[in-house]
Amino acid sequence: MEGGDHLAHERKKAQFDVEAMKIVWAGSRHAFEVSDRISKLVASDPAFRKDNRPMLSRKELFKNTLRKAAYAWKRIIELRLSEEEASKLRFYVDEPAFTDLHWGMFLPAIKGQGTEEQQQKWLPLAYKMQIIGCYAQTELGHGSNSSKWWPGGLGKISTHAVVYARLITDGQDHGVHGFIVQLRSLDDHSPLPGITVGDIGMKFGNGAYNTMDNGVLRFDHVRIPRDQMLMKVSQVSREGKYSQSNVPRQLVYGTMVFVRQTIVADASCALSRAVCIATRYSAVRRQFGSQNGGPETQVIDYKTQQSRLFPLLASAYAFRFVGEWLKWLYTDVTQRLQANDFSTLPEAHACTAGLKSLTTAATADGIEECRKLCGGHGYLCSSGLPELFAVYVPACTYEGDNTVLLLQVARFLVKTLSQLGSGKQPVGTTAYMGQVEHLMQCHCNVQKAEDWLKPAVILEAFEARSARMSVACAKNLSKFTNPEEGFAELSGDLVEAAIAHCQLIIVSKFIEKLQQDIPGKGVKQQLGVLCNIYALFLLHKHQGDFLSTGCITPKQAYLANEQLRALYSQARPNAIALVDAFNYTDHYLGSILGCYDGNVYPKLYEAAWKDPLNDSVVPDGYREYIWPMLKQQLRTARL
Ligand SMILES: CCCCCCC/C=C/C(=O)SCCNC(=O)CCNC(=O)[C@H](O)C(C)(C)COP(=O)(O)OP(=O)(O)OC[C@H]1O[C@@H](n2cnc3c(N)ncnc32)[C@H](O)[C@@H]1OP(=O)(O)O
Ligand SMILES: Cc1cc2nc3c(=O)[nH]c(=O)nc-3n(C[C@H](O)[C@H](O)[C@H](O)COP(=O)(O)OP(=O)(O)OC[C@H]3O[C@@H](n4cnc5c(N)ncnc54)[C@H](O)[C@@H]3O)c2cc1C
Repeated sequence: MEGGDHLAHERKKAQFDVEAMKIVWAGSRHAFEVSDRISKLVASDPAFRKDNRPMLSRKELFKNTLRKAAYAWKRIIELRLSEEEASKLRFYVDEPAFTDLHWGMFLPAIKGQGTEEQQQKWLPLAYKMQIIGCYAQTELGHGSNSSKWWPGGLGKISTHAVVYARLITDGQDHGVHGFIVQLRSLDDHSPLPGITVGDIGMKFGNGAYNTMDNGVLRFDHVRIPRDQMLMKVSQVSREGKYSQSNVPRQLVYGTMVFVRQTIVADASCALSRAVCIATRYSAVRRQFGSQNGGPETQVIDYKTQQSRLFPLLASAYAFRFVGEWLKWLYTDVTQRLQANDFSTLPEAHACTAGLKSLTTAATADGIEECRKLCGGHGYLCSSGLPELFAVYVPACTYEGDNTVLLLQVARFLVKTLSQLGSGKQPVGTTAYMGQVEHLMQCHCNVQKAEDWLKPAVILEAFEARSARMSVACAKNLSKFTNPEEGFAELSGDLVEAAIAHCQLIIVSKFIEKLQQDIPGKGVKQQLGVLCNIYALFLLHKHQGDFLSTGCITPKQAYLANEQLRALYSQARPNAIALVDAFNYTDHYLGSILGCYDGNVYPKLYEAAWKDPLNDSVVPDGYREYIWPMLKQQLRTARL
């Protein structure tokens, strides 16, 4: 069958209002309308074609990215797009570029750490793209004294950078501070005197993140004007005197809190994209199981396929909602900081660090699982999955290696527990620690599988597991005379406690979402199914934690798994509609396997013939290498 909607029969099975779910996924009707309009604008413009990326050499690829970035900027100006629309346009262009760092880190760093005066000077230039900036923190070696290495946009394009370096005045080291540094001439783009700058070389995967010019930077006697030190947190006077505002020093790292929050939102996008591809293809693909000459089984009907795919579908929704909440938390902490209330900064840091770590790790693994769920075809570039994985996987490393970030969360948890003794009541995401005595001895009240559908039961099990793991770490730490030595020795356990805490946050935010008014026929019910799948899948996967801490019994673990299987059956008829609700265009998905109409095989066949290798019947190199070999064999055979 050619043409038509090959997934129409699947779409008819949906038990909820897909259009209403699209609004829930987007966050609001307004967000949906902007996203829908801009994604279609990008998809319909041939200038934003991206299917040829894996075939291009690095230089062609990079030049193509510059062309797209300049064209995108031209369209933003011509169409007078708002900041929100412009950012959506860059998102749907779907190509890592220097602009990500300019808008995503350079500007936020100046906004967050610059004084009013500095903001007035630099922000208008940056907003109009009269200067292009990057964010230069990481070094080749360690310390803040070798070469900057990795900053995106630095290698070939940025004219300026926010550079993090040690501030030394009168021989005294005041630690790491941010400085705005001009790197290249605004006339001919050549590096300014004393500056060595270039690209650090090819990265993982063809195409993929190689559209980005991650760079190296060295300074040799470069003078940075005093007023280019970002001075909101601390200042140096004309006389060289160092002083600090009445704000915590940690604000120097504020840009990371902001960016980690956006990375969590991005995780739901990347995972939902992979899940959309794998779900649609799983409904199209048939293998074995034919009875009486009937059609073979759709692979999505295999229970093993469901138990691998549906937790990822549920995770995509879970990450969406926790990302929404994290955005709220960030806005809240920003408003408090403006009012000189710094009390929630440690929690915002722990939440952004921990959730960044958890969601990026699950998304990177999830994309690879989706590739495997698509069998052999998943390995083709035209499935969209290899490139998505290669682009996505560094998210586990950038903005803080995931393990290092979990250790930051663990420190926060241990500190929270240690403050309980002095009567300080934990709030926000650690409020449950206030009931630590109850959580240490409570018994899970599940007697039959359906009991696992009660939100209070799920929450208590996750809270008890998290509290018990943190308390066990704190008890073990107290046995060490040197706390840092103890922290290093127990770091493996501490990371696991941090994971348990972050999983609790995601589960509890999903449950909170369900307590809101959610319009649309059957929408809330479907989200309830996904929420339960997410929680019970985690419980099943980490049942070792739940059992060893005595939070649940082996029988209750068994019942959780029984309930999980029932939930998969409930999700099955809605699977295609649940991925349709992401509202992704075929352009954004960039996948033959995931195309909306499910017409996979003719498209795969057609795409194969477009490969440059098929330009000629006899390949280049045949005459040179293969023909002589064949001739040689012929001669040997005759002998
Ligand atoms: C839209 C954009 C697209 C994205 C594209 C990707 C671009 C990628 C960009 C990058 O990768 S930029 C480089 C990012 N680098 C990192 O994330 C490094 C990870 N390391 C850290 O975060 C470290 O914490 C640090 C910031 C380097 C500091 O290390 P140090 O050893 O000096 O101090 P710590 O002991 O870790 O912390 C001291 C104190 O400060 C608190 N804290 C740490 N970070 C933050 C923060 N971001 N916000 C608030 N508070 C923070 C920490 O909890 C400690 O508190 P106390 O225990 O003393 O109370
Ligand atoms: C694609 C990409 C883009 C990037 N963009 C930028 C950018 O724009 N600007 C910028 O400044 N940087 C950028 N970075 C750099 C990035 O922020 C760092 O790579 C990241 O913070 C990790 O630091 P590292 O590379 O030094 O790893 P390391 O810290 O050397 O980590 C190596 C290993 O050691 C472990 N480890 C390290 N410290 C500890 C510890 N204390 N305890 C236990 N284990 C530890 C880690 O878990 C990891 O397994 C980018 C990186 C990538 C890959």
